[in-house]
Amino acid sequence: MQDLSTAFQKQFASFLLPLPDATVYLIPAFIPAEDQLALQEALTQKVAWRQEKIRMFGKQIDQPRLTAWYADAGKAYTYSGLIWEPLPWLPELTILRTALQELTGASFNSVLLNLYRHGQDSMGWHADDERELGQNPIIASVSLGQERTFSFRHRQQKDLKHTLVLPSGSLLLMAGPTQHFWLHQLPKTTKAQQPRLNLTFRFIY
Ligand SMILES: O=C(O)CCC(=O)C(=O)O
Ligand SMILES: [Fe+2]
Repeated sequence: MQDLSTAFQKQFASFLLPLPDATVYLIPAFIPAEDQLALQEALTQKVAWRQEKIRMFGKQIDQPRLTAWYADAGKAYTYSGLIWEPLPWLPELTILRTALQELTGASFNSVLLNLYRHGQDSMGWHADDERELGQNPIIASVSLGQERTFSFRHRQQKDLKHTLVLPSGSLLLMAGPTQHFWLHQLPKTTKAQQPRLNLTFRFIY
C-alpha cells in the first residue's frame, strides 16, 4: 500500500480538507501561474485525445469529454468499462510525474487525462476504486485552465457533501480511505465556457 511521506503531511497539514473518512488535500498553486498557459497549450496540442463512447440505455453515446491515457509500458487499465492501452510518456507528463513523486513521496506509473471542452463537458459520480488501483489509492489530480466546481458525496451518510472549486494550477490529492467512502463528480455548468485540462496521476498494480 502506498503512503504520503511524513514530510508532505507536515508541510501541507493546513491544506487537508475537513472530510470524515477521507484524506483529501487541495493545494491551489501547485503549478506556478507563469507556467500554466504554456503547459495547457502544449498538452492540448500534443496529447492523443480520443472521443470515447459509453453505453447508456443500450445505446452508444459520446463521453462528455475527451480522454487519453499515458502509462509505463505493459500496464493495461479498465476504466469506464473500457480497456486502455497506454501511450508512452510525453516530456511534459514526465516532468509533472517527477514533481508529484518528489512532493508526495508516492509513486505514479500512469496518468489519465481529461479535456473538458466547455461547461457541458463533465464527469458523473464515481469513485476511483478499480481493482488495479489497490486498497487505498493515492490519486494526484492536476487542473489547468477554466476553474470548475468539483463535489464529493459520502456513500453511506447521504447528507455528507462537500463542494469546492478547482482553480488552474491546483493539485487535488486523494488518499487513504477516500475512494472507499466517497464518490466525486465534475458537474456540467452553464457558466464555464473555456476548456479545462485535468490530469489524474495513479499507480496501477
Ligand atoms: O476532472 C476532474 O477533476 C475529475 C477527474 C476524475 O475524477 C477522474 O479522472 O477520475
Ligand atoms: Fe475520479
